Amino acid sequence: MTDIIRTNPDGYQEVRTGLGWRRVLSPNSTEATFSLPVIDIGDIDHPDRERRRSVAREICNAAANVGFFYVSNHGVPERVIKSIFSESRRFFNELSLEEKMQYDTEKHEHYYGYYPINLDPSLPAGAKLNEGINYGYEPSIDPRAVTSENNGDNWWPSEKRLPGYVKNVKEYMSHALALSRALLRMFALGLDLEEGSFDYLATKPYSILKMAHYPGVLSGSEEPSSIRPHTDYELLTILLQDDIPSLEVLSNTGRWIQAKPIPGTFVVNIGDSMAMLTNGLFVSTMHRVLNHSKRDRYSVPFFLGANQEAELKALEQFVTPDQPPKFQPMTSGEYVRRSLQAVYSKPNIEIIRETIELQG
Ligand SMILES: O=C(O)CCC(=O)C(=O)O
Ligand SMILES: [Fe+2]
Repeated sequence: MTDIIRTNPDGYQEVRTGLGWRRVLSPNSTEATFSLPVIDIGDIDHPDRERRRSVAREICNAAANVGFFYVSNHGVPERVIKSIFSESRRFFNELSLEEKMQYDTEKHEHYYGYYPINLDPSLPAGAKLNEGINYGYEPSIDPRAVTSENNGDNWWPSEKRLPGYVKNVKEYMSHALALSRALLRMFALGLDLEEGSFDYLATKPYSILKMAHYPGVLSGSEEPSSIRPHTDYELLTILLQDDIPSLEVLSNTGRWIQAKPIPGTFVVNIGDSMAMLTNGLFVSTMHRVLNHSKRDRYSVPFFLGANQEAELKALEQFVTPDQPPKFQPMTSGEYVRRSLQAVYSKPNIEIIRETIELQG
């Protein structure tokens, strides 16, 4: 992994973001971040536009300053949340490794499916010290579907093997999709754009629901289960975590801060695609997981990727003479798939970063 903090030629410290670097703030700066904001989004669908706008402003401030925030009062039923955790436990604990490997992500064009724990540090993106299962967008979970086609097929376990599993996982996906679309509307509103102006990005989203398992003890290793420092590639991520504090976020002061579990909330973070569209106004912030607890940890991120054909190009209102385009435009399909390939399969992530950051 290359550095995540560097000193630039003028002597300033900078932290890496998904695409490029930002100046490290002094701890005395008014914008220095020591904890992640918690935003009550109870008014996200309020009939009064001003009430919605006030939520939207908070969200956009957090997206631009921190890139990470919690949302409370999100409306996803507790039952659905309990159920996704219990399905995740069932998948990882009731299926044998051999059964899980039938769904090997490396055999899937879009890296949907299962990836095992892999202690080999010579892997492209380093050792994988957690296991997970990815499911892509399906019109069957989307009441607003505009197509009957998947982005790629999901490899579901049979009803006989895990009764009720498919229905429950799809129910969670459906809620995560609706909430993430609502957040896109908040981004638009908070940026003083027409509220529906980002809707076109997610009509057939290139999304992934991942259920991840970070074992308390890794057999054959002394290390804690983990995920290496990275940014997410999509527009935004809605993360459900259990009660084990493990997630850490690289703050704008250059320190790792803990995103402690707060019951009844999701953690939301900005991904590279949103940073590209806003020409870096919204920050795609580095984060990592280190599970030192010795207990098994489960988390469920939902990554909202823009439609595959959507162009990730800085929108004109974010490009000015002072702020020329920072990134090489490309389609969401191309950017996300290339990024996933670097994680799940062959090349090296640095190749992607070097091709996409325009030389200043
Ligand atoms: O498990 C978590 O808390 C975060 C996982 C994550 O960052 C990812 O899968 O991209
Ligand atoms: Fe992530």
